[in-house]
Amino acid sequence: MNRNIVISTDKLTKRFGDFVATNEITFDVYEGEIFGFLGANGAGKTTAMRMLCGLSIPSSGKATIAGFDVYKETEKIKANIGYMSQKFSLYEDLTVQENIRFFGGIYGLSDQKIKSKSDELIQQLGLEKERGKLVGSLPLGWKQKLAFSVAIFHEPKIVFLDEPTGGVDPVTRRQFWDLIYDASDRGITIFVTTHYMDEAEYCNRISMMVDGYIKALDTPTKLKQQFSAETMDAVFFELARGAKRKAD
Ligand SMILES: Nc1ncnc2c1ncn2[C@@H]1O[C@H](COP(=O)(O)OP(=O)(O)OP(=O)(O)O)[C@@H](O)[C@H]1O
Repeated sequence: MNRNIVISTDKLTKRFGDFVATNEITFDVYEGEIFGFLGANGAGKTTAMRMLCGLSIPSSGKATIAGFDVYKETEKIKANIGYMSQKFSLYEDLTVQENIRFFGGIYGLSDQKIKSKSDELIQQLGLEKERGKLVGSLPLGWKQKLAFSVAIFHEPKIVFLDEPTGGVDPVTRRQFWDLIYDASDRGITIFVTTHYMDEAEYCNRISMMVDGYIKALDTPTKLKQQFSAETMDAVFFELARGAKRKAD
């Protein structure tokens, strides 16, 4: 694997008043790596991800994203990343084509580039017949694939995925992951949160957060060895069962 570091954090911390949501987290992520960011509800994943995307200023610690500083260069960070979440991704009342054009414009691509790339994308996803349909009318698994493709339309260095495949079955999730592997092969780094342990198995490395701390970080195989567990489910249970925080 390529060892260029694209995300680097050093004791990165976020406090809300006296409450420490993310506590001195330190890790590096490499170019093209698929990095799983796991943790129970309330562990601090979204808080950490918001800092890494330049959306929230840390309370202390350091971090660089694609070489840019999370305190001073948030606009440059935003230009070099893609983001997709289960909660917000595409506009349901725009067509497939309109969504692609809209997000291509936001990411600063020229009309010419948007046109050529959107034809390619629609063909790649097999959405030729759906091109003029409202996104709201598509099955959830298709929406997710389209949302992911739109998030990397501008070929960012890193794409952040916040529970991207919520609500779909393992087969559909596997198809979604084929797109993730393609993007990783092209050198795009994938930073993904998930509650599905089959997806955890697909990651190159995984970090496990508990109550604001990173409690473990390694490949799925090594984590299973470390915790004498057969499955990532069992590793997760072992780590998360002592968690004090609950979901909001
Ligand atoms: N703006 C805020 N003000 C105060 N507390 C906050 C704020 N945002 C998050 N928190 C708290 O920080 C903790 C971590 O929340 P966060 O959303 O980062 O967790 P998470 O790991 O993403 O959980 P989930 O899987 O449920 O999304 C929670 O206890 C939450 O209540």
